[in-house]
Amino acid sequence: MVECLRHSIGPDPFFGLEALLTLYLITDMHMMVSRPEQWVKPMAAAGANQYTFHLEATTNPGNLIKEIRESGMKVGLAIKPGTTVEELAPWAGQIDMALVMTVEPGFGGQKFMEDMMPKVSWLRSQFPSLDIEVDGGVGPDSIHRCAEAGANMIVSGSAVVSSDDPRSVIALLKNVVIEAIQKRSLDR
Ligand SMILES: O=C(CO)[C@@H](O)[C@H](O)COP(=O)(O)O
Repeated sequence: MVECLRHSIGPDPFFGLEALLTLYLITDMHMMVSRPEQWVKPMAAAGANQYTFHLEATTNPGNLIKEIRESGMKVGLAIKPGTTVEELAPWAGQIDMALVMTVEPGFGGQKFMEDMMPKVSWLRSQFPSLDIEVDGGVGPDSIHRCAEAGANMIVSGSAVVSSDDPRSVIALLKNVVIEAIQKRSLDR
């Protein structure tokens, strides 16, 4: 996953992005930007596989979903902590991945917002096969809550890079999520 965050509106390209994307086979662009419409074609041309935009950043989510699909990418839809899951729900049947932010977009190292977990549980109960991602403050202390709530995709920054043993942190996060997925499928 590649994160793009811009604080100002302007025409500057994400310099060097194409070269970066060629290093990865699967790339999900998490576009924490205003006017996400303007980057759909450049990201598709650069080789992105999935384009994740913020519901708060567009006035026409339906049209943007269509544009992303027509550009040959999968669609991710993200919501900030202040946005309700009911606002995302009307689009959930048209997207590949819902991203529930568990910090305010901006920077790594923030505290995990556990009170976002009901959004994840609700989405999982309503959309059993939807990819659901959580992003922000996720690490060994919070991964169980995410996995139990129903997240099957995890973004973890500080917990991994600040560890003396990043490999084992990644393995732990992965195992907890896989076990929760297996448990859910047995319970069905
Ligand atoms: O994009 C964001 C916040 O803007 C998040 O992806 C965080 O950067 C993840 O880092 P940690 O919260 O895990 O440190």
